[in-house]
Amino acid sequence: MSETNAVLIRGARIYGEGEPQDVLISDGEIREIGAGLTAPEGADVIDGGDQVLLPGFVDMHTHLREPGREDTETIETGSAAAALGGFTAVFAMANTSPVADSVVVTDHVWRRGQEVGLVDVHPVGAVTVGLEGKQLAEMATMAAGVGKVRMFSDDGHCVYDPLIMRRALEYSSALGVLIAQHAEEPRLTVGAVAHEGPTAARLGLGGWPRAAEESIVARDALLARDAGARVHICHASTAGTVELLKWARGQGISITAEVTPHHLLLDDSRLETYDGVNRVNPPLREASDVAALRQALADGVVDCVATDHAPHAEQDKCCEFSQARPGMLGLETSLAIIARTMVETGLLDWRGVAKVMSERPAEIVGLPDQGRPIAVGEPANLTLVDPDREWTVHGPDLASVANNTPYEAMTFGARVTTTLLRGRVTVRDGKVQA
Ligand SMILES: NC(=O)N[C@@H](CC(=O)O)C(=O)O
Ligand SMILES: [Zn+2]
Ligand SMILES: [Zn+2]
Repeated sequence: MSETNAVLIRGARIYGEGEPQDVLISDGEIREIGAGLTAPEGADVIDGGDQVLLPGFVDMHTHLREPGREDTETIETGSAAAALGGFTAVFAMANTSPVADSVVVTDHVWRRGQEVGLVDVHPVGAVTVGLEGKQLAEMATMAAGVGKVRMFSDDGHCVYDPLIMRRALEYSSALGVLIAQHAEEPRLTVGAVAHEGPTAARLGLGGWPRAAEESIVARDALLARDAGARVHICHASTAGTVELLKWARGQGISITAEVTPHHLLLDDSRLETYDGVNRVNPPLREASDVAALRQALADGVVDCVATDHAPHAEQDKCCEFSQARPGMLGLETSLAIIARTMVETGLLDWRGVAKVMSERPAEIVGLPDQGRPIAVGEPANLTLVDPDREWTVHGPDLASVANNTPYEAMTFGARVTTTLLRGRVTVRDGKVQA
């Protein structure tokens, strides 16, 4: 075994617990953990600086815009943003142009991600042809491709027709894949650009009621029950969705859900400025929803964090609020937001962060080499987090092509410094390693 690819992380606190340890890595795996390990000849030594060592993060929900909108993000720039955010695997949603409803597109996304080599970019396949909700896409063909699609979603659109959704769930359980639903009853969101409530009413913005989300969550829980299938809820945003998830679990229904960092930090009071950067689907809700979502993530009712990283061009964001495209950047800022909303509040410790940002998402989508314990013999997909690093977000400094971060000029207290993908250092001291 050659020692030249060895990496020694010196002095990191594993899961933020106990005394600092050294972690020796070679050939993609963790070889040894202990205090005062000797670095093999030629090893790359990383100063752990008493930082928190976590399993590499897994994002079930990103938009990388390739193919079709490379003016806002590419697989290369999105991979850099992901690695800087501490991710070792991301799932790229199917609402590209052309839509990822065929194996040609899904295999391209996988291959391009492997070529870039900073993070595993797993393609999400569309549930229906063209995301139109009418006809099931060829899920089996996409699942059998080199990109091995294991999650399907029409995200951006809801699979609104209950009969199509029912068939998709039946088909998915036969294939052993996951359907992820963008829960939005479209008849209830015509003209909707903001959360339906006092703020939208005062600002004169079309309201998106909570029931538009919750009615689909309830419906899909029942459809999953009858199909004996699993269903995953994208970007849960309301206190009512939390209650429905509890109810469905109590019935033994296989339902999982994610929450975005922005729905854990921001609420609709942000809309006062009419700045299009705050427009997102589902919309920023009320403070009471934010509190319920934080508690649900802490309790495991909501399973995991997913960024819903959604780059958009300046001309599509810096315009009248109701004309702005929905979506916000999320990959590079997610750990900082989770530290602020969940760790600094005492709702989760770092082991809990490992669970919601790495272990649970890897389990839900079925990635055998991600979200693994930090232990000898395990794949070296790792993230080093400095829990006391102040930094201020500035859009142009982010790796994404687009700049639509809602956190512009905000200061946070934690930051990812180093990321390793199968033992290869992809980010070091906050910089992408070519
Ligand atoms: N979240 C958003 O507001 N936008 C997403 C689509 C989606 O996640 O629904 C996008 O593709 O821009
Ligand atoms: Zn969505
Ligand atoms: Zn999305």
